[in-house]
Amino acid sequence: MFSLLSLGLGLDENKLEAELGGKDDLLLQLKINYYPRCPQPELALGVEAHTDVSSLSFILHNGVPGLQVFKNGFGWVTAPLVPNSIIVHVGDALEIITNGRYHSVLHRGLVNKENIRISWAVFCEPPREKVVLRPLPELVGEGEVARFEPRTFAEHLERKLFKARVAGSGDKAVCED
Ligand SMILES: O=C(O)CCC(=O)C(=O)O
Ligand SMILES: [Fe+2]
Repeated sequence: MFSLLSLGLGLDENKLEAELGGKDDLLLQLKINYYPRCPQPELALGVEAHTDVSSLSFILHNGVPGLQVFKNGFGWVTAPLVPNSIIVHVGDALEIITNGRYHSVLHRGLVNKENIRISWAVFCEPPREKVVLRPLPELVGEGEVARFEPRTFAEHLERKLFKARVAGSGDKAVCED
C-alpha cells in the first residue's frame, strides 16, 4: 500500500514507508467498535467526528452502514457498502509527511434503529519517537509552504489530545442494548 502511495506521488517506492519509520517498527493497533441499536439515532453519537492519527487505517465491518466521511461542499456522506471490501483511511501521519497531498479524512460512525453495527479498525502507526514527521521537501512545491510543523508521533498525539480536551464537546450517547 505504501509503495503504491509513494509511486502515486512520483516518489521512490520505499520512500513513504521509510519516512514513517520502516515496516519493522510500525505498530498495528486493533480497535473494535460496537454500535448498539439506538431508539433515537438522531440524538446519539457512535464515534464522534475525528481524523485518525495513524499513517493508514484499515476498517472491516459487519455490512451495516454507518461510516460517514466529510466532503467539502457536500457535508457528511455515508460510505457505500461494497461487499467484501476493506475501507482504508489516510491518517494524520501520512497527511503531514505528504504536506496534505494525501488528506486525513474527517469521519464519524453513526448508530441506527434497526441493526447493531460492528467495525474492526486496524491503525497502522509510526513509532512514537524514532522519526520526526515533517513534510517531505520534494512534496513542498515552489511557492508552496510546509503546512505542518515537524513533530514526533508522540508529540502529535499529545497536541491532538490537548486540543480535544480544550474543545471538549461533552456530547452524550443515549443508546440501549
Ligand atoms: O466504525 C467505523 O467505520 C469507523 C470507526 C472509526 O473511525 C475509528 O474507530 O477510528
Ligand atoms: Fe476513525
